[in-house]
Amino acid sequence: MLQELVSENWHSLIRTTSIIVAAFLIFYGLIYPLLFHPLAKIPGPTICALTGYWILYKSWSEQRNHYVDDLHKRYGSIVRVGPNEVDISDSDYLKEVYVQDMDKSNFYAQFINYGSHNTFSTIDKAGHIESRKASAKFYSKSHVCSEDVQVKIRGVISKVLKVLEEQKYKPINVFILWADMAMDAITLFSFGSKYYISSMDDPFGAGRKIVLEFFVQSSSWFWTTQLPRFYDWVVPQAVDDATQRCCDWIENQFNRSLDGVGESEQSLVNTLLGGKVHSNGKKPVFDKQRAKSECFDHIAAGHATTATTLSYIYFELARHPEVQQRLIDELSQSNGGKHLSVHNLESQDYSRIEELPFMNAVIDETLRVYAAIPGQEPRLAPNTGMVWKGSKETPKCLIPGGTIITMQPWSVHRDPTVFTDPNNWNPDRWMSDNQEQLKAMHKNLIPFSAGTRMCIGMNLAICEIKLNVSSVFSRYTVRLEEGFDYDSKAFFSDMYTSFPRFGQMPIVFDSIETKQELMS
Ligand code: HEM
Repeated sequence: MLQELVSENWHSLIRTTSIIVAAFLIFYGLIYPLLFHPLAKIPGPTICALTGYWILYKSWSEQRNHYVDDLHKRYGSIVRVGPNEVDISDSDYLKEVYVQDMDKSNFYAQFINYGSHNTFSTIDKAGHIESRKASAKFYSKSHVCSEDVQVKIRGVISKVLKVLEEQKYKPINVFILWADMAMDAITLFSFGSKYYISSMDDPFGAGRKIVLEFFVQSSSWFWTTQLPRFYDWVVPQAVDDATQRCCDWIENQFNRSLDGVGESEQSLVNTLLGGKVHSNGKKPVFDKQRAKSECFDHIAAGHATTATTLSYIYFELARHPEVQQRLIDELSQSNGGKHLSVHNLESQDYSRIEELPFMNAVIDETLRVYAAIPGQEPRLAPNTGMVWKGSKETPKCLIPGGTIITMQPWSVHRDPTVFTDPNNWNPDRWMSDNQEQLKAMHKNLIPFSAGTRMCIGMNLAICEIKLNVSSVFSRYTVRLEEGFDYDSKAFFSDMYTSFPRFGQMPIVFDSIETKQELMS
């Protein structure tokens, strides 16, 4: 009798508990996120509101940028991409999200090197400002344009011209060559001319090897940024080995460059460590470990991005001979009506070519369509929240503090209300006379991001790109390699930082002079 009573009560206890647990799960797992969460009014797929793993899956499977862009087409300029995450594609919000400097999300926290943080990985605003101040002048436009720096960059371009002179008529994998070039510039910048190892001295041997090591190292980006707790479980040993070799390569140059601290040549190491002691007696932000981490970060951030931009400039110009010819004509005009000889290895002069309108249109259009960082750039809504002012699809609402807000350049650069036929690479859109249209397009062009955390190396990157393009197209025409399947082997990857997916972009260079001789 007693046993029966206990058993009956036991069953009813289990039944009641199960009902409460199921009701709890249904409410917090389904009803709350879909109907009562403060982000419930923001449109998006149901699965995104229910779990953060869906957008993580899209990221991991290299589809996120396209997927989020498709969501904008369906749901409008704000979409809920996770239970606590929204993406905005409306340049009116750039000021609030990036310029007014919202905190970065934890996405960036693992970009530490040698166990030490750097400017990029610093999450808190105050720490970031202190860190960035140390090298901001070093990367300023006036310093990049100074003769001391220009001599260095022109020297790197001369090395490029030498390689092209030796290799012409054979397909060259320009992704590697431009990565070598940008690596040369940024290591020269970081360590100084006496202490850096030149990747351009052996571009397809040692240069290629180190570029590929960085390529492998960065392949762990998803686990580093989005699921760091699984990193040790899933990232293969080969990636750790490559990372170690990148660290050693930089450490070697860094240690040698310490001898140059206090010398007159300005290098990044010299700037970070040779600076004056603060007048208020405050300890400088950079000790040797942190300076080494900073160098690693600038070198990693500064070479593949520049190489990607240049690779797609060459790809598009090779695909569009008529556009290429207009660029060549503009350059020839700026050279007094002449093309240059391939045996002349002198770089163009930056002050002469910096403002060439058609070349700038080609570069801007490539930065728009192939932004080397097209991905999320996540920030956190401040404690007071952020007001969504309302749009056709989504009423005014408060996005609560702590929500992850992303504004992927991939979509901002493809806003159809600003760019007609947005997926089409068309430099002519930047040659328009319509000033209002141009203003709107420039407002929507954010390949280097915006605000205090925007790219610190922008002036250097733009200078390298313009000197490269102007120097090469004053001497060469380019074409695609016959028979190479660019669609499947050189397509633009879908990641936070993107590049030709398999590291290949073969381009053939022909001398303009020889072509003209053959024609006459
Ligand atoms: C075409 C070439 C480049 C592109 C498209 C590019 C793009 C960007 C973007 C979009 C960001 C912001 C990322 C975010 O907030 O998630 C960034 C940050 C950064 N970039 Fe670049 N970059 C380029 C070249 C370089 C170069 C040459 C350097 C060398 C110094 C560099 C160093 C950095 C650093 C240190 C940051 C972090 C700045 C901070 O947090 O204050 N980048 N870059």
